[in-house]
Amino acid sequence: MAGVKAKIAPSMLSSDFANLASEAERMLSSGADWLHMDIMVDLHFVPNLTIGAPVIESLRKHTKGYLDCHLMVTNPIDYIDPLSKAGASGFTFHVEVAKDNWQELIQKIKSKGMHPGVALKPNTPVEEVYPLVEHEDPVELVLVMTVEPGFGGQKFMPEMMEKVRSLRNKYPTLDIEVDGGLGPATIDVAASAGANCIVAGSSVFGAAVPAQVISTLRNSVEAAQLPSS
Ligand SMILES: O=C(CO)[C@H](O)[C@H](O)COP(=O)(O)O
Ligand SMILES: [Fe+2]
Repeated sequence: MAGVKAKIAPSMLSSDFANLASEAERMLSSGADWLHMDIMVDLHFVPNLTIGAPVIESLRKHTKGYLDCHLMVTNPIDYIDPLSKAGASGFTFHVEVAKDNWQELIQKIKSKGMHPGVALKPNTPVEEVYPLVEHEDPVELVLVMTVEPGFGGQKFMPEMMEKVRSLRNKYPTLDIEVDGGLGPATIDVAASAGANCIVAGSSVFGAAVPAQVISTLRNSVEAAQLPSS
């Protein structure tokens, strides 16, 4: 497998929202590459409310970290301007709500200086994202949901690894992110399938020493990329 950089992204969904700035700093100083921000704001795509552009804007004043935004909303186009102004780094929308306008979404996200990604829910076939990766103006990341979107702390779905393997076989240098139920007990199957961007909420924030979990996740991704002899 080609060497694609490991990026460990603690999901701030599991952080203490009342202390978001210090929680972000705690994760970065524990070795996190990215901060995964779950944007659930319309009570339509998922039945939960988390954070939106005003909170991203506040957090941006306290951190230079890469804010990897996962948009769990029905109309992602409405959030491109507000999130870019707020200081988002990555903007990952769901393919299920972008069937008619993904080209426009990618183009607008890039024009605002953000990195476009596409996410897919567990019941969505992986083939649906191929056109977005192969287009002349492509997404830079594919996020494979390994739980139903909406809440942290759910059980990892190993059957999603077939999607990760298919993506890695087709796209050796693509950033492939897995999200939901990742931790020391599940990382090896995800890493050996080819995932290199690892979102982990409850396993990192629930640990006595988050740096140890982050390091375990990174080591697994890097070990999976070593040539087998
Ligand atoms: O997108 C998400 C939920 O929709 C979260 O990023 C995800 O669930 C992370 O939490 P955990 O690691 O606890 O499963
Ligand atoms: Fe997420």
